[in-house]
Amino acid sequence: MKVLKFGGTSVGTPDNLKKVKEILAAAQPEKTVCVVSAFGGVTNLLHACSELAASGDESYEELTEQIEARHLDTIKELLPVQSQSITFSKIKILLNELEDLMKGIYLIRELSPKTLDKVLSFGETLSSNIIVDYLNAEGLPTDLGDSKALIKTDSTHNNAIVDFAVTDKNIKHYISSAANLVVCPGFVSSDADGVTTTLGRGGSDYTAAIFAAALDADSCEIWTDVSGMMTSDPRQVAAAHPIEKLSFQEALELSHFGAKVIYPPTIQPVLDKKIPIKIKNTFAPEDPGTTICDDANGDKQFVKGLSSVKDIALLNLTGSGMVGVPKFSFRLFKALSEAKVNVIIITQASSEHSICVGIDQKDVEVSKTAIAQEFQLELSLRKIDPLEVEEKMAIVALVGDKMREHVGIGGQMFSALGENGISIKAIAQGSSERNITVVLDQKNLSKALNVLHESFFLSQRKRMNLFMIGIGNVGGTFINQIKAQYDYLNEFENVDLRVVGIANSRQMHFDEDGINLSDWKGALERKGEKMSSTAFVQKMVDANLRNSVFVDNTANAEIASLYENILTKSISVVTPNKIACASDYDNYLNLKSTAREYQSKFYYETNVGAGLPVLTTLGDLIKSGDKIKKIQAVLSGSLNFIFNTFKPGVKFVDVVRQAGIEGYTEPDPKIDLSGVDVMRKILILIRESGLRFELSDIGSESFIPAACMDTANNEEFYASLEKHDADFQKLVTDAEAKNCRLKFVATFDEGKASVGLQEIPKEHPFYILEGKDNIVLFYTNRYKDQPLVIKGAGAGAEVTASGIFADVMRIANS
Ligand SMILES: NC(=O)c1ccc[n+]([C@@H]2O[C@H](COP(=O)([O-])OP(=O)(O)OC[C@H]3O[C@@H](n4cnc5c(N)ncnc54)[C@H](O)[C@@H]3O)[C@@H](O)[C@H]2O)c1
Ligand SMILES: N[C@@H](CCO)C(=O)O
Repeated sequence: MKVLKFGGTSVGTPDNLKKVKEILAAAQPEKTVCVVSAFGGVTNLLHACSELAASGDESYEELTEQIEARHLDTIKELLPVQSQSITFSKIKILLNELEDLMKGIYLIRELSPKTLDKVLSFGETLSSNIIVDYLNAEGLPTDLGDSKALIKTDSTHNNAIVDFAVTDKNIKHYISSAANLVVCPGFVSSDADGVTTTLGRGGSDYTAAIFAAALDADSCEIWTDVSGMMTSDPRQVAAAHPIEKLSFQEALELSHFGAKVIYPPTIQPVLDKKIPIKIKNTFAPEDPGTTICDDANGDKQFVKGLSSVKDIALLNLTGSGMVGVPKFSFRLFKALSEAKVNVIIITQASSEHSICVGIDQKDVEVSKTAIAQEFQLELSLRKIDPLEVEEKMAIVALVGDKMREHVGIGGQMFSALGENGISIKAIAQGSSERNITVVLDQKNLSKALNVLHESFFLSQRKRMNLFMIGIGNVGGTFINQIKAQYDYLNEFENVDLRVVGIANSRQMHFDEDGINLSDWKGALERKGEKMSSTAFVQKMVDANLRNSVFVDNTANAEIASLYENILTKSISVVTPNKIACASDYDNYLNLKSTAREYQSKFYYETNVGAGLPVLTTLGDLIKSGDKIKKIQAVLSGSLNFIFNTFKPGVKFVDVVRQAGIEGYTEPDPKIDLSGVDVMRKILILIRESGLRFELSDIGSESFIPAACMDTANNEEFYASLEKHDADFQKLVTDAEAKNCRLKFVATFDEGKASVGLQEIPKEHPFYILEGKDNIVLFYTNRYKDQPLVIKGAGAGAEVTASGIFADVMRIANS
């Protein structure tokens, strides 16, 4: 025996009714009770029509005609012509009765609760009559059960109280001799005198539950237009998916906080008898749906769902006069209850200095008045402070019976929210630990739900949102790498890496769904707005997307100056740009502590050695207690390339130009050739070793004539290099004469640092450093005799972009 209930949308159109028939046919030969709602929208029409009539507005007649047409058209469309006349006459009789009723309401200008019940009962009575005839015409022998006669209630109208003793007996008796398939109208009932009553909100679900409980059915199926209760509100969380199994308690918790698939009071009869409820989709009957049963804890998922409620206000009552005084909370709740304000959450710290309640925002004014009256005396004596009200809040709750068996769920919830800069205004957790509830700013609701959904549903991909300024050599290559790697990351790393903002020095472009990486240049060209770095940051902050990362691929000081503000917004920063980390020591330190304070990440592995793991290795040494004694390094990819390629007879400037074409030099090659780039890198290594050091503490001997440095742009610089070519030829011939090679070396030893061009002899490990490679030798307490060596390509767009990629993935995996 099973009971199926079809809601208004499921029986909303003739096409939908055909789907209902298929479902009922498939349920045969099992004995089946099918509870139906009024055709979708009809209950609202009946409401509107009776209100118009009661107010003396003749246009009620138009609505009656609409109701009539709706039902007659359905008969025409559903039933074969030869069976239509009997149904027509039955329905016509009912419609005439409804018309008379409306006329009566119009004439006496009155709509009592009793009359309203009578009016509304027509919706289900009409639909069930048509459906029964349709099923019989389709060859499914079906009886029409008279719910009104079977379900007995008291005489409260609009929300009657069921007399279960009589009702259960009536239902058992009737069903025992009825056909295998019985269709019953939902929502309707009658009192002991046979006067029509109705079951209130969620009435048809309630009817189904009453039938299922009376008949000890194997299951009670609620057929609707969604494939079950979802893990979160699908309008907020695109990745929300139906929950396969829930316990009754979990379903009640989720419904309480906004998952509107079932209305809790209606499931009480089946809950008492532990009859499983199945939520199924009429439009996708093959979907498994959700089963709500007594033991739903067989699966491993300990957080079953996230529910949310918007438009909450927090009332905060504080004051020294509250501490240790009994009755304070009693008086607060009494005042609210007398003002008919429903309290949704309550928190009170054990200091008793404050008590905070969450209510529906619409109740704020009446609550303020009630509280002001109740505590008039205490307020005047300043024993309590004026009520604080915070509006536009939202509630988010994690729900799951098994949460209590797992340590750290609250911690995971709070850190996931904290890492995304979402502040929590209030927290509540019942001792059942079935529900952890937080209140937060409504503007963060969607972000919070998505962050928590990603955190607790392991099968879900973590969405990362990248905002990138600088899409030249390195930035452009990084985008291409993301494009090439996108599917792999989705499949194997569970990371959905989207670029949602890009900018060069002229234009910027945003797309919150992710920019099409096959056409990012075209999109920037066609849709780009004028670039402004402050506007870029503002747009990024306003977008308020979870897991946002700002990537600076410029060599620009102004962009580097934005990091602090960005980090305070809990947005992580990844950059190959060395300017910030090589700026004042205090600024460098401040950025690192800001990141810690706001739980954002500040990663800049590519500042030294491009994609080589120089900084992470150094960090590991320091964190594990090692001390850096000495560093010797070749840290400029471009200078190493230049001196490896430059031979007597070749023009120095041509080699420098070539280094630029290969993408090794900085946008301004003087930064490389002057040694500044290397000074910045050794400075960053020293600072990461734990020392306070400034750029001015580093000695530097330039091999570039001062006149070359005194040029206004790259072309003037190249022209000047050409003019001084003889100086560079001499450098290389002198070195070759001594069987040496030229290397631009950075050294840190005994607390002193310097950079400069050196003639390196054959036996030195730097001598064979090829191409654009870098090498770093760390001499430490633990690596005393033989240094720890890191060596490899130290410049180039591909390796640099892959280092940036690795930093972004470290954030994704954190
Ligand atoms: N090329 C390498 O091998 C390498 C290695 C490690 C680190 N880096 C660093 O990577 C960064 C980028 O180098 P690149 O070779 O890609 O340079 P690039 O000149 O090719 O690209 C720089 C990009 O930054 C943009 N830009 C500059 N100023 C800007 C501003 N104010 N607002 C918006 N956009 C701005 C430019 O329009 C361009 O898109 C530099 O900081 C460099 O030090 C490069
Ligand atoms: N211009 C830099 C790029 C890597 O930081 C170099 O030549 O090493």
